[in-house]
Amino acid sequence: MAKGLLIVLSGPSGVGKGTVCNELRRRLPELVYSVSATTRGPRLGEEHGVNYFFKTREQFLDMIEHDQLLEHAEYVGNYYGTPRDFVEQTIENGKDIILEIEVQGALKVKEKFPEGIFVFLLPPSLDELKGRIQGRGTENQATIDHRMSVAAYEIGLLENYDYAVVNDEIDLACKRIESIVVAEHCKVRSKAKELQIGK
Ligand SMILES: Nc1nc2c(ncn2[C@@H]2O[C@H](COP(=O)(O)OP(=O)(O)O)[C@@H](O)[C@H]2O)c(=O)[nH]1
Ligand SMILES: Nc1ncnc2c1ncn2[C@@H]1O[C@H](COP(=O)(O)OP(=O)(O)O)[C@@H](O)[C@H]1O
Repeated sequence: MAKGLLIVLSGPSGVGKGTVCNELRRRLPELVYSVSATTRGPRLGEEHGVNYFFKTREQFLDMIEHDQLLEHAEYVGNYYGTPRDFVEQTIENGKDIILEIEVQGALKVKEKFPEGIFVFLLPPSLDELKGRIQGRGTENQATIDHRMSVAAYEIGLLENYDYAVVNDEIDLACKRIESIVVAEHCKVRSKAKELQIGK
């Protein structure tokens, strides 16, 4: 059986990663989502095991020690990491999986899975980005400022990604990502494995 695609989606805070992923869940029901572990506290409406596995710092460090994370990174004072087994099993089972993770983690995944598809979600402008984080109303001003300063660094790493998708309108951004998934499945490399032809 051909392996599934590993898709990494990154982008600055407030660009719309969560919103786009929710919409993609509806449009691409076959696509599997990796649920990350984090030491960040839950926001209103976020559920353990659905949005994140919410962990204490000790529990998180224990996961690192037992090699349970494919990658992890510190972002604006909290740890975030991708549970390894779920990702590896999903790909082995021939299903596509999407990891919504920040840039340092994405670069580590690229070292381990160079065949992964790396997609960066861009805002139409930095002003619009700031407006979206503020509009979401989940962070205080100091955290917003911190996240905006990280955004410039993150966008500077764009050239490590395969695709840049502007999230001007949710519908268009989702269509672009859907097109990427379709195109990647049509690559000769993938097709040959799927059909068990060629080398
Ligand atoms: N490296 C890494 N980053 C993650 C992981 N899960 C989430 N992130 C990223 O951590 C950052 C902060 O996430 P979050 O606190 O939910 O804030 P939001 O992106 O503003 O909604 C975002 O860039 C996420 O993509 C993970 O497992 N590993
Ligand atoms: N294309 C878009 N146009 C306008 N607002 C958007 C768009 N995409 C997302 N948003 C809004 O921007 C805010 C941040 O989106 P969110 O998905 O939480 O971002 P992220 O997960 O990247 O931090 C939310 O209030 C969301 O409704």
